[in-house]
Amino acid sequence: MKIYMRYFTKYKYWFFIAVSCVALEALCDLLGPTLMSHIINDGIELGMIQNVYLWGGRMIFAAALGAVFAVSRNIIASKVSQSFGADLRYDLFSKILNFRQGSADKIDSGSLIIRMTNDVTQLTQFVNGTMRIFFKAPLTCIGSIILASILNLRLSIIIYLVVIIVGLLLYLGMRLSYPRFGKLQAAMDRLNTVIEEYLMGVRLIKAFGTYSDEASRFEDDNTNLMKKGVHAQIVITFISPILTLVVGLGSAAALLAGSRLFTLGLTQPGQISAFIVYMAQILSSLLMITNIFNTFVKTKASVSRITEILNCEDDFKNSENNSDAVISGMVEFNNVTFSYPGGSGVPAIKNLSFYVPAGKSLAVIGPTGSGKSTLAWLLLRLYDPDKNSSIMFDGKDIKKLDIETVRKSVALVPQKAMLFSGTVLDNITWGNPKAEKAQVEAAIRTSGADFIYEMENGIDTYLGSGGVNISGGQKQRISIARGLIKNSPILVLDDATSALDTLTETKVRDNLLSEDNKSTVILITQRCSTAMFADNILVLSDGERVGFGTHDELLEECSIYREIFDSQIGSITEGV
Ligand SMILES: Nc1ncnc2c1ncn2[C@@H]1O[C@H](COP(=O)(O)OP(=O)(O)OP(=O)(O)O)[C@@H](O)[C@H]1O
Repeated sequence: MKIYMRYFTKYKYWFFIAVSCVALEALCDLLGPTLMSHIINDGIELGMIQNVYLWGGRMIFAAALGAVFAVSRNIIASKVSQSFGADLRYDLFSKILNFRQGSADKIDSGSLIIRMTNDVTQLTQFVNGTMRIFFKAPLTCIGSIILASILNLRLSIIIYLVVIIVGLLLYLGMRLSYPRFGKLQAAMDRLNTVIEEYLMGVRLIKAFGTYSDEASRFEDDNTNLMKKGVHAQIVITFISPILTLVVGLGSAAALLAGSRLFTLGLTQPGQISAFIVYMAQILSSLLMITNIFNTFVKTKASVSRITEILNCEDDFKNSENNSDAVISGMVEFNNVTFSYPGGSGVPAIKNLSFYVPAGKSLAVIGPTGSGKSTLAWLLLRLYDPDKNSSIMFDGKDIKKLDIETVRKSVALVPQKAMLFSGTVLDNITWGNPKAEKAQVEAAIRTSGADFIYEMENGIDTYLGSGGVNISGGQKQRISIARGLIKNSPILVLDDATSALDTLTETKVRDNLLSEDNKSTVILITQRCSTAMFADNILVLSDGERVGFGTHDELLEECSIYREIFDSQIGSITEGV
C-alpha cells in the first residue's frame, strides 16, 4: 500500500474535492424525500399551493445542486483516475526498463504486458469508482436511515429490518462470489497469455500446420473463461431479485403500517411516501456497495500483480568511487562462479578464470548450454557472480565501477538480432545516435552490411518491427554494425554470425579481427573456423574452463576442442 501513497499524495487535493462533491451530492439526494414529504403534507394535503411552490422550489434547487456536484466529481474523478493510470503505467515501464535482470527473468513478457494494460485499467477504474460512488453509497445508506428515523421512528423499524436482511443477503452473496471472481480473473489471465503466445508464434503455427490444434486449445480456454464468468455472475443474478423482493415487501409493509399509523393520527401521507423513497435509496446504495466490493475483489488481484513489479529489485546502482573511469579493454575473470537466480541451482559458470589484454581477441567455444552467453551477460553486469568471484576491466572490479561505465564499455551483439521498427540507419545508430556518417559507413563495411545500399531506399529503408522484411543473416549484419557504432573498448559477439554464409562470415570475421579494429573482441561461437583466428580461445564445458590457448595449442592439449574441431573441420580435411 505504501508504494501507492505517493500517487494519493500527488492527487490528494483533487481527491478531497471529489469526495467533498460526493458528500454534498449525497446530502442533496437525501434531502429530496424529506422535501417531498413537506410538499405532500404542507402543500397538497392542506391545499396550500404556495407551500407546494415553496417546497417544490427547494426540492428543484437541491436536485440541481446535486447535479452540479455530480458533474464536478465525475469530471475530477475521470481526470484524476486517468492521470493516475498514466503515471502508474509510466512508472511500471520505467521499472521494467530498470529491472535487475534476475527479476526480469521471473515474469514473462506476456504477463508484463497484461499487467501494464489490463491490470492498470482495472486499478484506474477502481480509483474512478472510488471517487464517484465509494463514499456516496455508505453516506446515502446511513443518511437515509437517519432521516427516515427522524421522520418517524416507529415506521423506521421496518427500515432497520429491511437493512438487516439486505445486509445479510449481500454478505452471503459476497462470500459466495469472492472466490468465483478470483477464478474468473485467473481464467482471463490465462486467455490473455495464450493469445499473446499465439500471436508471437503465428508463423510457427502456420509452418507446423497446427492451426486447428491451437484453435481448439484456445476454444478450451475461452470456454473456461465463459464458464467462470457465468459462475461468478450467477450469485449476483440470484441475489439481486431477492433483494428487490425484500425491499418491495418492506415498502408494502411500510405502506400498511403507515396507513395504520395514519388512521391513529401518528403519521402523515408525506412521511409514508418519503419512507418508501428512502427505502429505495437504501437498496440502491447497498447494491452500489456490493458492486464496489466486486470491483475490489478484481482490483485486489490486479494490485498484487502490479505490486510484484514495483517491488522488483532495481538494476545495480552507480559506484561512488569510479564514476568517470576510462576503460581501455582489458578483461579478466577471477574464479567466477555464477548460478541464475531462480534457476536450477546448478552453476552456469564454475570457477572460471581467464585474461584478455586490451585490443586482443578471445574466442569462446563450447557445446550448447556450456555458459557462453552467460559469460556475456556477466560482462555487462546484468547479473553479479557469487562471492569470491571478480570480473575486472583494466584491473578494476566492475562492481566498483559505475554501472553506466560498465555498460558503455561493452558493445554486445546478441545471439538473436533485435531490430526495431524504423529505418536501417535508425537501427544502426540506435546505441549512438550522434555517430557521424563516416563512422556509419565504416561500421557497415566491417559488418558486411553493404547489401543495404542495394535496397530500394538504401540506408533509409524502413524496417518493420523485429526486422520482418529482411533475412536472418541481414539482420545479424545490421546488428553487428550497431555494435561497432557504439565504439566501446570491448566488443562481444554472441554467436552473431551464425546466420551468415561462409564467405560473408569469413569477411566479417577478418574485419573484426584485423589490426584496424582497436577493441578487445570476444567472439562467442560454435564454429572452429571462426574461433581459430582469434588470439586465444577459451573452451567451456558445463560452465567450466576446459581449455585456453591458441588454436594450435588447444589442438595439442584440449581433447574437447580437438573433438569439436574434428567434427567440424578435421573430417573435411581428412577427406581431402
Ligand atoms: N535466465 C536463465 N535462468 C536460468 N537458467 C538459465 C538462464 N539462461 C541460461 N540458463 C542456463 O544456464 C546454462 C548456460 O546457458 P548459456 O545460455 O550461457 O549457454 P550457451 O553456451 O550460450 O548455450 P548456446 O550455445 O545454446 O547459446 C544452461 O544450462 C541454461 O539452461
